[in-house]
Amino acid sequence: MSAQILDGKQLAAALREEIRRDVEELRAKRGIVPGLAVLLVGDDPASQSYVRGKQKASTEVGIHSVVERLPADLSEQTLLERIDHYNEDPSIHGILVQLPLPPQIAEDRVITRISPGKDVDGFHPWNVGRLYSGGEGFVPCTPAGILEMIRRNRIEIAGAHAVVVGRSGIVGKPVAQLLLRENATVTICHSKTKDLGFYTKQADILVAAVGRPGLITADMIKPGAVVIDVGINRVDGRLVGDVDFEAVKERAGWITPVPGGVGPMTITMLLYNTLWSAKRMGNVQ
Ligand SMILES: NC(=O)C1=CN([C@@H]2O[C@H](COP(=O)(O)OP(=O)(O)OC[C@H]3O[C@@H](n4cnc5c(N)ncnc54)[C@H](OP(=O)(O)O)[C@@H]3O)[C@@H](O)[C@H]2O)C=CC1
Ligand SMILES: Nc1nc(=O)c2c([nH]1)NC[C@@H]1CN(c3ccc(C(=O)N[C@@H](CCC(=O)O)C(=O)O)cc3)C=[N+]21
Ligand SMILES: [Mg+2]
Repeated sequence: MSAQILDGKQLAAALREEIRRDVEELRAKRGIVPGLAVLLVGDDPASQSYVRGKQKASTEVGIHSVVERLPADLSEQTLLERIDHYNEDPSIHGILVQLPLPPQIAEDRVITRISPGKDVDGFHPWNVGRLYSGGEGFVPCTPAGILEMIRRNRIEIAGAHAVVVGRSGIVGKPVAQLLLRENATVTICHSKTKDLGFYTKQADILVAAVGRPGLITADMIKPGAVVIDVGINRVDGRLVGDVDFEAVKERAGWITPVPGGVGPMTITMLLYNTLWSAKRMGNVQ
């Protein structure tokens, strides 16, 4: 038996159509066009390519997007001033600073400078805190996209044992928190975990967010499990995840492909967060 494919590309297309209609309605009824500012520092080719993807997707749904490309050697102060500019610009409802940043710039000071009400990545400590305390705030795009993909395919989360491999602030920790909120029993693994397979073999839902091609092999999977592959790795010019897809799909119940799985959902949730921010304009800090 081969796993069912969790088709992120197809679901993303359907959701983007819903977002496009909502954007049009917001424009027609209230005269508001959602605006997104993306700040890209340096010329890393992968970051350039993600930013192009975000810009194209925004345009397709009618979101006005501004991409500001800044030199790799700019000072932290200059970047903070650009953030202040968009914080004060009423035509901008979402601000995203593409990560990673060059070494002379402190990521936490940059993220904290973004107005929490425009923090569509959900990385500001206020939004992080709201995710953990259960309040209303921006949910990080990749974790939100993963949950949406699970829900829309009617996969049961409550009572499932979810094992998350990776504990970054942008994927691992927030996805674990969202799964916990949906009543999964959650285990988080990381680079110091001893005997990773011991944990992954118990997973009804397995999320791999590491960045190591081939880390998750078929022998590490519980038969019938839902396998979510967040990893994006370039191997011999090809894009692959963290999961040995060909072997694991023969054992799993559901699996996300790379490309075409979590990636397109991440961008879709960015559009969703920007729309939501524009709808709430004036109602939130
Ligand atoms: N599809 C999408 O939309 C997105 C994809 N990505 C991709 O997802 C992957 C993860 O991204 P991100 O979370 O930012 O990465 P980070 O590098 O920030 O975090 C990687 C995590 O993996 C853990 N880890 C490293 N090696 C192992 C190992 N051998 N066994 C178990 N855990 C390990 C690390 O542990 P420790 O904490 O101990 O160091 C860390 O917690 C990358 O490939 C990235 O490109 C990221 C964002 C969005
Ligand atoms: N502030 C910030 N927010 C982010 O959300 C953020 C970031 N910085 N830095 C980098 C990571 C990575 N990330 C991806 C988004 C889309 C795809 C994506 O669309 N992937 C396509 C393939 C794209 C391709 O072909 O290269 C897919 O998986 O099908 C991948 C990865 C967002 N990130
Ligand atoms: Mg994201």
